[in-house]
Amino acid sequence: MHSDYMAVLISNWSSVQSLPENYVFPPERRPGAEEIQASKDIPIINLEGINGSERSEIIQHIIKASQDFGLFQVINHGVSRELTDQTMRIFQEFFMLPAEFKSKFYSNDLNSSCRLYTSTLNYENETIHYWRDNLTHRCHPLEDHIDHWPESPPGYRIIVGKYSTEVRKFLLTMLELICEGIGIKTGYFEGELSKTQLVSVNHHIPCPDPSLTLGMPEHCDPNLISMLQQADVCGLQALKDGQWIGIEPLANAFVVIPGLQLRVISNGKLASAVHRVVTHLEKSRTTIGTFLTPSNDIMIRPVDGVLTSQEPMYRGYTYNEFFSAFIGNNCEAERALQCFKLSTMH
Ligand SMILES: O=C(O)CCC(=O)C(=O)O
Ligand SMILES: [Fe+2]
Repeated sequence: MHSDYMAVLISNWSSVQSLPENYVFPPERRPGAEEIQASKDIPIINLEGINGSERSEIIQHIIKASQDFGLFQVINHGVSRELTDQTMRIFQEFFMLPAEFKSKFYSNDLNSSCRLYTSTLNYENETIHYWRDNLTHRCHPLEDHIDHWPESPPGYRIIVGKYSTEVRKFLLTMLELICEGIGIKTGYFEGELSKTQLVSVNHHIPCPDPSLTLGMPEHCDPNLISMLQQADVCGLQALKDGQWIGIEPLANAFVVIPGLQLRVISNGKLASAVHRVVTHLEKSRTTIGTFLTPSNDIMIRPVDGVLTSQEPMYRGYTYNEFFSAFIGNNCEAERALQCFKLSTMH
């Protein structure tokens, strides 16, 4: 029977009066009771005029936002409101399906084609858990993966398939604009560098005490690039100049986070925000993440176009090699990158 291990998923809990002890962080890791307001400073990129006379101004805005914040919001991104709303509804309904149905997908194996799990993939060994469930599966090429996806709620495969295709186009456009902005040749990120596409959906039920726990630890995304569609509940925070700032859940905006691979390929020109998720007292929160990552065996290194006046800061490595270092260093970006840093003194 699946009933035991399914009990660990918070989306299967019916009512929670107080925070279970194994979700309470030690005092120094708690987010605390102080409310962090959504920041008005987070750059909002409007892609509306991207094919007109404002193109180079918009591109400069993207590069500056990536340098200053390592994260930004994008409006007029080209994916219809109808499709983003439908997709959000499908995922919200997925987490509300009966435990028996969801149990088919429960897995802590990084290689499983479609995995539903809670907290982190390391649930068995961690002493304190994060307040989240997650559903992750591959999306590209669609025909290679769609048969492993859930068939419920009705329309899941059609809608998520359409969404994945549209979001992929959007992310490849962002990568093209970044190429243009930092002087990398067009099409550099096409093919193996952006081949793997994952959808990663986070779901948090209302939390009895958001001051004591986290929905996700502070981390950098190891990907090439990430995009998040938030519903209307706050929770995502980014570290800026040593302070946590809230990322407002704007209707119809995508949050874009340049991943650590973009930091390396741009030779440190682009930053990748440190971010975390806090929980909400009254509301459930669902966020749809889409990640593009390089294929496992492809070499990654600072690209020639950005090196004209600069020595490379990192040696070449395969994504596989990087990912192992990242996981092995507790997902701490600076420590993982240390393994690949070159001395710039000659
Ligand atoms: O749920 C969120 O808002 C953030 C998710 C995230 O950072 C991630 O999945 O890497
Ligand atoms: Fe993230």
